[in-house]
Amino acid sequence: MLLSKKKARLVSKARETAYTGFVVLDRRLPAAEACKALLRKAFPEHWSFLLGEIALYSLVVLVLTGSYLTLFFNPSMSESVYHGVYVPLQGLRVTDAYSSTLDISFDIRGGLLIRQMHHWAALVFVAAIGVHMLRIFFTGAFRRPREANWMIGVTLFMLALLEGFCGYSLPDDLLSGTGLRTANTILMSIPVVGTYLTFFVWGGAFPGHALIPRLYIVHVLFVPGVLIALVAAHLMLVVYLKHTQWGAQGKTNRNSVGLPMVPQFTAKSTGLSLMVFGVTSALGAVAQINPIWNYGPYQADQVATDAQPDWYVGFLEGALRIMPPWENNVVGHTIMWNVFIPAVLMPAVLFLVLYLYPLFEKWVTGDLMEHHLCDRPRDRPTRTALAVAAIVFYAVTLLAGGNDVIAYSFRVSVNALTWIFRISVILGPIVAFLATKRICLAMQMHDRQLLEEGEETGRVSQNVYGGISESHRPIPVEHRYRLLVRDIPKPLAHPGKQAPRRHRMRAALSAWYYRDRVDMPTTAEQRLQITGKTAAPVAAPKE
Ligand code: HEM
Ligand code: HEM
Repeated sequence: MLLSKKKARLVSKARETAYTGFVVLDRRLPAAEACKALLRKAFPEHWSFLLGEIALYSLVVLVLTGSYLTLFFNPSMSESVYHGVYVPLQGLRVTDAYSSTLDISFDIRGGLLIRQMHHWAALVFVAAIGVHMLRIFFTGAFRRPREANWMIGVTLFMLALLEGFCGYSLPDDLLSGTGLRTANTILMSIPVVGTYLTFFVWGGAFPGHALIPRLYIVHVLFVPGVLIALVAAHLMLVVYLKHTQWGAQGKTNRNSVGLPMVPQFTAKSTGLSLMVFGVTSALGAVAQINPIWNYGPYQADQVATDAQPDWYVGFLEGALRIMPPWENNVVGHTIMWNVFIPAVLMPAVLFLVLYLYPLFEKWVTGDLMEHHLCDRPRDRPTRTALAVAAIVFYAVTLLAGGNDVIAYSFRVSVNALTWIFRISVILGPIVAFLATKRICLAMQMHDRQLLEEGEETGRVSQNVYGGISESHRPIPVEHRYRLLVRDIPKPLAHPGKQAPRRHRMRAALSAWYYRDRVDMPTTAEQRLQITGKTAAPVAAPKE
């Protein structure tokens, strides 16, 4: 279609203005550079890469709903008589924090929905982070060059737990107050400085009037600020270092293959964000969570039965419940090992191990290469088994945190349950480790069988003598490629008995990690097959 002269002049003027706008913007902000990097980026298609995005979108829901709550929540500890609409609590002396949360729930338009969305989004957020972290661990995406991003991730994980705990403590109800009482005891259990620390944090003796206003600042300002800044750094590193990818034809350690930003990735990711918004809104609308009016306001001399923290703090509660009652008296000071070990030492060691794991594995392997291809968990049996053992440890402590509820529901004695959990917390991870390692090796064996014999066709034939045999066909080329693309390091050679102990220990650990393996057949014919040039059945491997 031909444009009239006037229209053509207008279009060219608009283009000129847009161009000038871009130039002006680009002189002031690195907008073009950032857009270029994003537009050029290849985004992976596999579902496991969506977990980080679920965490990201639930954080957006948290910030939006949390901002709405700040308009009405009052973190003050001043007390007054409750005259609100919830009749059973009328006439009771409650703090402003508690009564404003009741008002949000019963009086403010949309308040209960937003409050429940906020709480559900918090649960989804921490769950998404946890599963995202497991994906990174199982596939070895923390290896060089992504170690720093892993460490930023561990910090994000810690901040998310802290943020959740602070938020949960704000409404000053009986449940959150019980949680704060536990936190007070945990801090107090730290030898020498514990008592001073609790006085500093609580601004005096427990429960005091200072903590909730302080937690409020931490919850709405300090932690979200650091969290958002670190998430930005985390994502910038993902763009800069590029995503890892699953080994497949055309995907190697040297390239990055995936969907372009526009339109595929944008469409997919927008869909996912709407789903996260939809699910948290639906949960907030129909699934009751944290009904603080049922618990009542916090009173230091009361405690609710079946008091449970949010799921992500449950493991600490469980560890506390199953710890034997050990304490010592050292020069007139009581050291509460029963609190210090499970609630201070254990989490500190756990997070230290998480921070340092990438460096530890690099040291054990002696591997300084960059890794951009995801490991299949079965190809790293020891690493996978360690993660499964950790998951079982976590699950047992989480269950132990609900020992009273389990005992009541199944009519078993709490003492018997405590012993069952004490034994399971030690035996469970060991059994899980051994079983997972065996399962991984069996899966490797199965892969090898697939390469050697092909897959079963399901056709069984009988020969003239009555013998029955089944037939196989070679597996597709892409599948064969996937099975053969793996780089499992060989264990380091033993440095000899005279070598320093550090070197001997490193070799022993390396053997523990990489000794058990099933090697895949690597004949020339195999290599030909993965290039797709022949469809002949796979030759038997040379032993
Ligand atoms: C607020 C929490 C977090 C958010 C919003 C977040 C978001 C993301 C996103 C969107 C990606 C790219 C897509 C993907 O690989 O899933 C990613 C990648 C990554 N994340 Fe996270 N993450 C968070 C926490 C963590 C944690 C707790 C860890 C580990 C301890 C971690 C480690 C990593 C690593 C190493 C990558 C690069 C993975 C690769 O290239 O394959 N992140 N993160
Ligand atoms: C990573 C992010 C966050 C997590 C995990 C989180 C978690 C929570 C939780 C579990 C509660 C208790 C809700 C309840 O009473 O049932 C809460 C309350 C609250 N949060 Fe957050 N939150 C986050 C971010 C934010 C942000 C960014 C803001 C504000 C800008 C905010 C403002 C509030 C307020 C005002 C309350 C008290 C009101 C109430 O309990 O109803 N939160 N938060």
